[in-house]
Amino acid sequence: MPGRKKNHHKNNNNSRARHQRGGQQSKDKQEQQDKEQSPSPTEEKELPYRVEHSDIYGRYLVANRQLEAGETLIREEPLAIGPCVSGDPVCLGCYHPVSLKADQYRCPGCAWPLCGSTCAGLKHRHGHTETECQLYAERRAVAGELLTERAGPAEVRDLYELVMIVRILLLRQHDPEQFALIARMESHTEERRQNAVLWRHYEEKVVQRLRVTWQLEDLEAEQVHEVCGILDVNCFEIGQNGAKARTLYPSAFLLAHDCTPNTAHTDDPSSFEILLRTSRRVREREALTLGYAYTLQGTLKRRAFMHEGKLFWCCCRRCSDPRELGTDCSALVCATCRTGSVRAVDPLQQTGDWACDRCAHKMGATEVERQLDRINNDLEDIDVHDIPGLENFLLRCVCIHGS
Ligand SMILES: C[S@@+](CC[C@H](N)C(=O)[O-])C[C@H]1O[C@@H](n2cnc3c(N)ncnc32)[C@H](O)[C@@H]1O
Repeated sequence: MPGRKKNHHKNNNNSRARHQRGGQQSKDKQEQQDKEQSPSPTEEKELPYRVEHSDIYGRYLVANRQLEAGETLIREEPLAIGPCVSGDPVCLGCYHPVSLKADQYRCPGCAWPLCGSTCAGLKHRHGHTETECQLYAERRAVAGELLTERAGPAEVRDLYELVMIVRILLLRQHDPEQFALIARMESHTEERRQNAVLWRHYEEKVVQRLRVTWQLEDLEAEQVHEVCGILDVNCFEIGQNGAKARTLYPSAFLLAHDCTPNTAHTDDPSSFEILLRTSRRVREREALTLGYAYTLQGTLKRRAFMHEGKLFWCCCRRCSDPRELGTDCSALVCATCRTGSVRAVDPLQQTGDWACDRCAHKMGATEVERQLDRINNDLEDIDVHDIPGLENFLLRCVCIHGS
């Protein structure tokens, strides 16, 4: 989901407190918008779900009736779409990779790289629009012209990060109704403001760049931060056949997270429509949930990912169970006795101890995290097509994770 694929529970005091602090302003905004945007009672009866509200999740969807596995819940086009935040350049029309070499086709108007003059996304609302092109054309020197072979991954990333933010801010001017649907989404701005590193990143790389370098002085800093928060909290990462994009959808954003979700989604590569279906039978009144994080990651990493990007500590049944509902996804082979398994004593204590079930060996969460990062870095260094390399990696992992 929302997030890289870049989001309920035994009570966790931190999470509950944060949602309540998350502020009266945020709650008022939600209540007001709930009234304006909610389907009428007749419409709601026809839908397989309805919107509810809780102090922990905010707004979320629940099943209106028992739903069978594979039932379609939502099919909708994006309200906004743009490139993912990455150092790899993509076509602004179709989000397929492009190069920054001199012979790469570029938009004659604004000099941003495109896949070609016949790209289906040219002048299309889900691609490179005329309005966007005009804005970039006026700022060729600070954007498109910097995207050359000399640009490092960080520079490329910083420029591509701006694209979707600018697209949403353009909607405010050119399609206020569409913008209003986005503006009702949760941004967690007040909590994000408390995170100095994150706030500085957006202040320097987005707000200042747009206002000073791009001379869009009329943009209010507060509104830009709000849009950045909305994107981080609500966007989906979609794409097929090499294309990768991030998207905001009008209803799908409402699903709450669970680490054993009861829905799954696919996306249409040409319309960027999302198709969200139940992945198992869902009881009437049960919350409809989506996995915001990688379900194959262990609890420590999944929870850290959601806290960082989505601003909540997941306390679902899987996160609360040291054995992750029987998957034992997080267990490590004990480095001391070599026969026992090391697991978090209380997985909802992010910095708590990990202990072996056979001997007295203990590890701190920081050490576990370092080990997991090393494994992840090793994996990322292997080419996805290098089958012997991947098999060797699996054999090395058996010594750490067990079979
Ligand atoms: C994509 S939004 C979902 C819609 C949101 N609840 C709203 O009212 O706009 C993600 C946010 O919902 C809340 N949320 C979703 N799943 C949650 C969970 N399992 N536990 C706590 N909060 C959750 C968090 O505030 C998170 O940042």
